[in-house]
Amino acid sequence: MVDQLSEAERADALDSLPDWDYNEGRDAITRTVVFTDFAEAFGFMTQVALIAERADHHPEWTNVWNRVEITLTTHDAGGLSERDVELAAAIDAILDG
Ligand SMILES: C[C@H](O)[C@H](O)[C@H]1CNC2=NC(N)=NC(=O)C2=N1
Repeated sequence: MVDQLSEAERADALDSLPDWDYNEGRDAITRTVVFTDFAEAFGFMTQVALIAERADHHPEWTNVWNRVEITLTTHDAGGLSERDVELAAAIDAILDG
């Protein structure tokens, strides 16, 4: 069982994830990425999907053509957990790659 981050832990996590916005209502983090076209967007989603499946931790996301809107929160913890921070860092690594 994974625990929800404390306020202090959350603050540290958000400092390490400058490209992500905090959604207080959901206790979640969000990021929107715009790609050149759908193929690039879907290729990114495929990479994330494989990482998410291996981690058994999955994003909530929408894709419209070249735009992907991602929300990370941990349903089992009722809010943001270390798993979300780890997945966000993995997503950032793909985008910075
Ligand atoms: C049964 C399965 O391991 C759980 O439902 C996993 C799957 N992926 C998950 N993803 C997210 N974001 N939160 C969860 O609590 C979660 N739980």
